[in-house]
Amino acid sequence: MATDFKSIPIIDISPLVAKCDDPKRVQDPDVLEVVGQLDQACREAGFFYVKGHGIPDSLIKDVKNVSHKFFDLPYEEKMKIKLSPAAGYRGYQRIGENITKGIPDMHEAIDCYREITPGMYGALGRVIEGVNQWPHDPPYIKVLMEEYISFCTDLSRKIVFPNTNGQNAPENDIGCGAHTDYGLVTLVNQDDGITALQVRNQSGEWISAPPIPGTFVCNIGDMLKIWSNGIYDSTLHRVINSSPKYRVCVAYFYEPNFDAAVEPLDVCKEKTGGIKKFGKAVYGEHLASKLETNFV
Ligand SMILES: O=C(O)CCC(=O)C(=O)O
Ligand SMILES: [Fe+2]
Repeated sequence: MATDFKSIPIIDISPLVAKCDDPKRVQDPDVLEVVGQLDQACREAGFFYVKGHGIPDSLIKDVKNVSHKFFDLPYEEKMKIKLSPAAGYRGYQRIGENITKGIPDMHEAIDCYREITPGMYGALGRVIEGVNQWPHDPPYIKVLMEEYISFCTDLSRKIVFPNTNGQNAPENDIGCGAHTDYGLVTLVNQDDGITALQVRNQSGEWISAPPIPGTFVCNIGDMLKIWSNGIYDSTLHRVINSSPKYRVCVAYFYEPNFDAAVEPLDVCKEKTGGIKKFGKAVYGEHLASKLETNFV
């Protein structure tokens, strides 16, 4: 459960990044210190900034620049890669197409997922089968984004892995309505100079998460809440951009496999009175139910 946090901690995760795959990491005091800080941040806020993450700064900037270039294109151009159920909900999501609690979100996006071939997950996976739709202009966007996704996947694994022991008012008119994220952890790469992301604390106050150069904002999602048996909560957040400037955020969502059955880990159940607070959730079902109800 989120506490009455007033700010979001910044955690230097460089020891973890360096030693995550070292079997002796569990005895390393620097790694243990980082894991302790991550644990505290997840318990108190469900949100934290990470620095020392090792993703090249140039790549972090390039993905935002290329996104600005795409969203600057005329509407007809962007609609050439229009998101649809037939395209596995991949592609360009126009302004107002995504609905949060009945209100259209005033944002646009390119949505992409791990590519899923027909039949890969049987009937469960049908909703998301397909390949990602990347624009032809700017031409290098696909390669750049795929490189970025690969870095983010590796970083997210490093953040999540040590904590799990390796087991597997219409406020929306200037942003995105209050929601929790669906998966395990989100890495938010937002434009510098505009504060728009807000996180709700236990008393209902909205705490800003301004961009801090060289960092990602990280937040935990619904599946980590289940895995941890509620020790960690997926904190409600929203986006309100009241600046006159167009804002880009490249959000990466680290999620369980589509067919993963997620349920509270025994170690977390023991720490919370021995009772499972959540039943089993098949991640693909959770995602599919969101996709099928999110869009107009
Ligand atoms: O724009 C942001 O800063 C965060 C967006 C977000 O919360 C999301 O895409 O889930
Ligand atoms: Fe979010």
